[in-house]
Amino acid sequence: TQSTRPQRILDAVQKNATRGDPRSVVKAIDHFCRNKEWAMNVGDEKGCILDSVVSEVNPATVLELGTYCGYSTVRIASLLPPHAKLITLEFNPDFAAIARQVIAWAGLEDKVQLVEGASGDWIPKMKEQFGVKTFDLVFLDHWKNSYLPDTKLMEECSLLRKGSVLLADNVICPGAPDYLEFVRSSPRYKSQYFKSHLEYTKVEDGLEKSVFLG
Ligand SMILES: Oc1cc(-c2ccc(F)cc2)cc2cncnc12
Ligand SMILES: [Mg+2]
Repeated sequence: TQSTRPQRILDAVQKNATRGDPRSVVKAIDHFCRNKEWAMNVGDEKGCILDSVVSEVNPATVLELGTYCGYSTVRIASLLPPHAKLITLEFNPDFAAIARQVIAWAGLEDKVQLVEGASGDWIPKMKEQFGVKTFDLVFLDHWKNSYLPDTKLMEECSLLRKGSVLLADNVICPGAPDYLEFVRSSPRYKSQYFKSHLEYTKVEDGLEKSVFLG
């Protein structure tokens, strides 16, 4: 039977990465996607920027919107302090099934809660379902036209506190123009653009870091 690209990514992890070693999982996916098949992981160049923001924020609670195969989930979770929690939302059940196995291979299942479904449905349930008060860091990496409505929804659900950091992937390519305009012009956010490249390519892309001012 024909395998899917996420399945081939999982195979590459299970063949080339060491169980329980998150950095080897990240390296195996990057090697596969740079040399065999491009895939929409945040990648190593933007991944280093992600790592530096995670380390700076040192979050106790993280929300990731868009899991895909779990590449950024593993990058983030491997940098979290002992009792910190990462909740990652994935709409596509096939992606979620692969991501669970990638996260498990990295040995990070205790730090990660992968939830299947639509962000718009789950964001209002975060408090009651997962006992989350607010998120210290949110990584937006799902459908680009969901960035803005989901950000407004997180505000409405009081999931952001003074100092919460939003980090958005792909603000140039594929682009999230309405989101960029909003966070850059709103007095309630302090925004900063980190210029980089679309994963595994020379095409411009970047991450937008926006601190919620309360
Ligand atoms: O990082 C990403 C990149 C691309 C993408 C696809 C095709 C293309 F030509 C350029 C960029 C799509 C994404 C969807 N969700 C999350 N992240 C993504
Ligand atoms: Mg992305």
